[in-house]
Amino acid sequence: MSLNCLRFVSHSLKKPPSFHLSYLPSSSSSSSSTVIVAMSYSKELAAAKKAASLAARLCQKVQKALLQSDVQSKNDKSPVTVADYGSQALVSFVLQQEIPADFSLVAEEDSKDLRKDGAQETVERITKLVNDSITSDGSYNVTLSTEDVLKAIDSGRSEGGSQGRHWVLDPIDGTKGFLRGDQYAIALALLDGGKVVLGVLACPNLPLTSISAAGQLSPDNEVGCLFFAEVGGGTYMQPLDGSSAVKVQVTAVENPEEASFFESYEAAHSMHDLSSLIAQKLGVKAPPVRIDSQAKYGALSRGDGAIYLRFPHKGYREKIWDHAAGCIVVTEAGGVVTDAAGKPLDFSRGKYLDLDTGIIVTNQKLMPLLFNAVRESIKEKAASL
Ligand SMILES: Nc1ncnc2c1ncn2[C@@H]1O[C@H](COP(=O)(O)OS(=O)(=O)O)[C@@H](OP(=O)(O)O)[C@H]1O
Ligand SMILES: [Mg+2]
Ligand SMILES: [Mg+2]
Ligand SMILES: [Mg+2]
Repeated sequence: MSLNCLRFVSHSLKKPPSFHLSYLPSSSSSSSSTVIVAMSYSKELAAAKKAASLAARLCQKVQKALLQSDVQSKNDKSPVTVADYGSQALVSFVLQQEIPADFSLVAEEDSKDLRKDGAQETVERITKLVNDSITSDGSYNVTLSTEDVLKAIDSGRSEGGSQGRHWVLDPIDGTKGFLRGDQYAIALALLDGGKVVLGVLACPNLPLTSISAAGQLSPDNEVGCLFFAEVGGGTYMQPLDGSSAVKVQVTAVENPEEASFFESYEAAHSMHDLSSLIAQKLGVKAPPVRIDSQAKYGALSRGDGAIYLRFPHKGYREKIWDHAAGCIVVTEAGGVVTDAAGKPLDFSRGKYLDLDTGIIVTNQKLMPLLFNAVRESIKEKAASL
């Protein structure tokens, strides 16, 4: 194997950049030759952090108003919808401003319902939220029209895939948590050639210190975390208010008796009975920690818990925006993310993840034990049906 070329992409970062080495087939006539491309995604990462942080502020504002209002019932989805759409429009706008070339976004929401009769007032509310966010940031001297906002939302209609670069966005992950005033996340990742190369998770309600039972609460119970990871560069966490970042690592726990596990808050999203069977087989003593959204991946990346188990009910198809950012945040912190057959998640097949039964996440040491417990438990559960 010969090394034909080494290309470094320019960057601007205070922190030393990380480079991801990828082997590409050479275009030279020799079929055995290979090109090594050293990629840095620091410009894209900076744009993603900016977009997710601004969207987090927009969501915080809407959640605060929602919780203060005693008129809106908890089942009223409209404020959530406004925040989902606003977050998606804002992230799309910021990314297109910062990285205009070959823009492609795979995102959860679209403007179909907003273009129906009677939605004009909602669209105006979203537009005001987005413009207020742009104004308060101060870096872009523009005001978006309602049509600009609808177009920004619809720019998330890309199908993704294994070729080229695609942003992947969940503008609010954990909608139900958002409604309850609990955890939610703005989850943004970048795919390059079908692989996740960077991820950002803004978790506005996640405490800055550990949420594990043994963890110390920060003095003022401060909340608001921004996790970010670039392939080959590790995972970092910083407060959403912008103060400095620290490198994070998954837990080093090797004994399952000392491990704790995360799962969905909503039982409709994951089979809690299967998780408890797995935990029992492993010898896990602590009760499950149930929190909403990809905040689970963030918390796991800094060692708050050791395991994340997710087993959707039969027929549910996982979407890439529910896992792309979380996956790289955990793997760059030293963790392992696979499906229930032990295969890495494949983000290259469009909007959906094509996986076996569920998703399991833990550190390298615990994975073999966890994997065996998962296989046995799935078999046992099937036999009992
Ligand atoms: N039936 C079913 N099974 C599995 N997963 C589902 C299901 N329905 C929805 N979803 C997706 O779950 C996302 C929320 O993530 P979590 O399950 O981790 O959080 S929660 O505890 O439910 O709040 C949630 O993301 P958001 O829609 O962005 O909130 C959904 O994409
Ligand atoms: Mg989601
Ligand atoms: Mg969502
Ligand atoms: Mg949703």
